[in-house]
Amino acid sequence: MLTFYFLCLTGLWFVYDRLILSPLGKLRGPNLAAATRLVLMYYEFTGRRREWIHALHMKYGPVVRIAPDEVSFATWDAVKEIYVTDGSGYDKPPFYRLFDNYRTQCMFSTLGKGPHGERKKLFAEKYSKSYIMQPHTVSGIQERAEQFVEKCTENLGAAADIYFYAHCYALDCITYHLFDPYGTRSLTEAVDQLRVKELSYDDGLHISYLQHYFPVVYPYISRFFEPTTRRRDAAIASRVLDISRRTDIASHTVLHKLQEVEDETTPNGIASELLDNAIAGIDTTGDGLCFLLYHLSLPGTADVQEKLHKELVSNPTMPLDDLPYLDAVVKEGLRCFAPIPMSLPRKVPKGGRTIAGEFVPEDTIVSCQAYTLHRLDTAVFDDAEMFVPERWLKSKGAVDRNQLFFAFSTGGRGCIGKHLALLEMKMLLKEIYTTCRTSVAPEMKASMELHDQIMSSRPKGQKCLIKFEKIE
Ligand code: HEM
Repeated sequence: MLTFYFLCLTGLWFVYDRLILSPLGKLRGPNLAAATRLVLMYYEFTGRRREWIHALHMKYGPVVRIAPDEVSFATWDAVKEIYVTDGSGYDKPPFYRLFDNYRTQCMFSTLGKGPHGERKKLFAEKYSKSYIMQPHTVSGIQERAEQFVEKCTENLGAAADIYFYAHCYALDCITYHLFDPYGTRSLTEAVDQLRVKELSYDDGLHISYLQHYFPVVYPYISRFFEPTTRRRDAAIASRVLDISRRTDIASHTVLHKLQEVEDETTPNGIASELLDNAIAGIDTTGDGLCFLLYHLSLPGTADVQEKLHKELVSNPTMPLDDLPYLDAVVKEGLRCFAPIPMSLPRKVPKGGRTIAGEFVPEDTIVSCQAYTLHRLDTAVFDDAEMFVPERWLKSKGAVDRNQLFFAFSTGGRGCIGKHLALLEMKMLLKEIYTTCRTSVAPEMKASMELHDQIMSSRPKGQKCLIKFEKIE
């Protein structure tokens, strides 16, 4: 009986401490979530973290406590403080070690600012806008965009599964940039299509959270999971490792650059970086394109296709970045269907910080999520649920819109592949809508709802049937 009372008292003290004594006690949010992380874990394991956090922001406003030691923010002030302070914002928490490859850190999984900066400077130039816009990259991407259109129009009148082909395109583009001539050719060669099937249809949500929350038991339980639910990098890990050791690599590639600075990385460091970049570049661009092409193919968006077509045929030689409507369509696609719509967690530095006017103690996990930043403030994004490319063409409010646009994150740890991804997306839209019209196939029944993984989101049905028609 004494033990029972002791346990009750300890429990009550625990709750009192977290709800009342904690410096986070004054923040808004559900009391149960402030008392125990189990609430957040429930939403994580059921794939509803993003949705739940967004609902909390709608209810409580731009600052919400989502766990005893975790707070979500949704203002530009918070974005600036968390992700831009001192260049690259706060350090990443251990969550990111999930993204190590071959038990070796890559730039993405490096937690601290210093080591991250050292790593980034080894190869960042290969992703700069000026480098990406050089003819070898542009022509390589263009060739693959043409192959995509050929594939989707080879049986005119029949539907093409653009979920699959968009992932083939993204894989072929990123591996071309990483290690040409050993990149995949999945748009033209059946054997490489198997790679896409292995990579883009798995479901790694539960296994990733198990690994994160229960690292000690994880090695024992992971073997009981179906191969399709394990982390999919195993599928290409050995191929990337082999390629990373080759010496006959094209000079325009990231691998070539990494080999030049080989002494500054660990033995598996190069392969870990390549694998990370490959994985980072497939689903993000593939899912983003799939959502966007689907949306453009709905009957209600025919006017957008028409305007896009007109802009493209009137300016056939214009650089892609000088086409304002194309830019607006891609940006609106990334706003409505951000491929990484979920929280990007960071750890508050020593001494604590004031974020969006609230003091947050050191080691608290803080984050913003694109899904909410792209919707919450309706003074910035009116009709936030509507797909309206024209909003990006207005000068009024442009600064606020651009500040809250978080699809690629921001600051020194923002997406390194942003310029490549934008080139891929714009080039594909140009190739399609210069000569074709698209519509959702009548037999398309698969769900296009957002289906969250650990950070990214993809179409739930993993199938998207679209009909292509040539414009006479
Ligand atoms: C539409 C496509 C893409 C989107 C929406 C996207 C989005 C993002 C976001 C939101 C982050 C920040 C993640 C975080 O802080 O946790 C990020 C980081 C990163 N992305 Fe992308 N990405 C895209 C395409 C690519 C491509 C094609 C690559 C190819 C290399 C790539 C490589 C990376 C890398 C390496 C990082 C880590 C950067 C660092 O830690 O400094 N991404 N991306």
